[in-house]
Amino acid sequence: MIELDKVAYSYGGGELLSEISLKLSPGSFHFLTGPSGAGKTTFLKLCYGALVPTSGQARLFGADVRGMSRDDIAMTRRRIGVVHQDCQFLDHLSVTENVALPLTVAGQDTLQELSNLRELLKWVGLSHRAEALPPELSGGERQRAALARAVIMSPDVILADEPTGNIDWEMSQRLLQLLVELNRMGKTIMVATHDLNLIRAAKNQVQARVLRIANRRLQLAGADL
Ligand SMILES: Nc1ncnc2c1ncn2[C@@H]1O[C@H](COP(=O)(O)OP(=O)(O)OP(=O)(O)O)[C@@H](O)[C@H]1O
Repeated sequence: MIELDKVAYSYGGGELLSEISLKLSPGSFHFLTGPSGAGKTTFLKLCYGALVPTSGQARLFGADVRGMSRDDIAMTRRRIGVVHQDCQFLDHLSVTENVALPLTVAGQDTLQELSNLRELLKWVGLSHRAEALPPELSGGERQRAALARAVIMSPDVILADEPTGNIDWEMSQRLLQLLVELNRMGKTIMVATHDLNLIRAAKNQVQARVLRIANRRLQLAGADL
């Protein structure tokens, strides 16, 4: 699905990430942790083709990112749903319109898809906020809308960047539950988070591997979490 082989990345200064190798197998659940600035967001961007490795190889569904055209990347991105750290909504569009945006862009906003959209908003508990504008949402509502938008195209993989940042524990648990449900449906999940309590809470619900970025490298975190 997503395969990184000895990947390094630099924004122009020294290397931020080095010797990163990882194979995300279908249906797996990973957490990604590490100090602020360690490169978690950068790592996720390498996983969805928003960045090309400085060296090494990133393969998305078998294709080397380096050889992919913009169109290839766009097609591949339909199979990878991303929950961005800052949600990235268009503030003048309603929740429904924001969540439907990937469908609209792909020209798939058919009646069937729009009825699926209503089901999706219900699933994330946002039916009553369907017509709200993003600035009117609470932190937890924003994150759930961002998750809905990430899954609207039925991706195989969901990459979530700090999906529980700035929300209370109860709502973090709700979000975790949604991610676990998606994993039970067969989706491959990776969640970047600082929140070790969230990782501990997940242990009772899902078999997850915990990865940590430290000193530019990707490591498997120990059982001490
Ligand atoms: N576009 C960019 N150009 C230059 N430097 C960047 C760029 N994006 C990120 N960086 C730098 O790369 C480093 C890693 O950033 P990144 O956002 O990947 O870390 P992170 O682990 O996700 O951090 P956080 O936990 O605080 O979100 C930081 O020092 C950041 O300033």
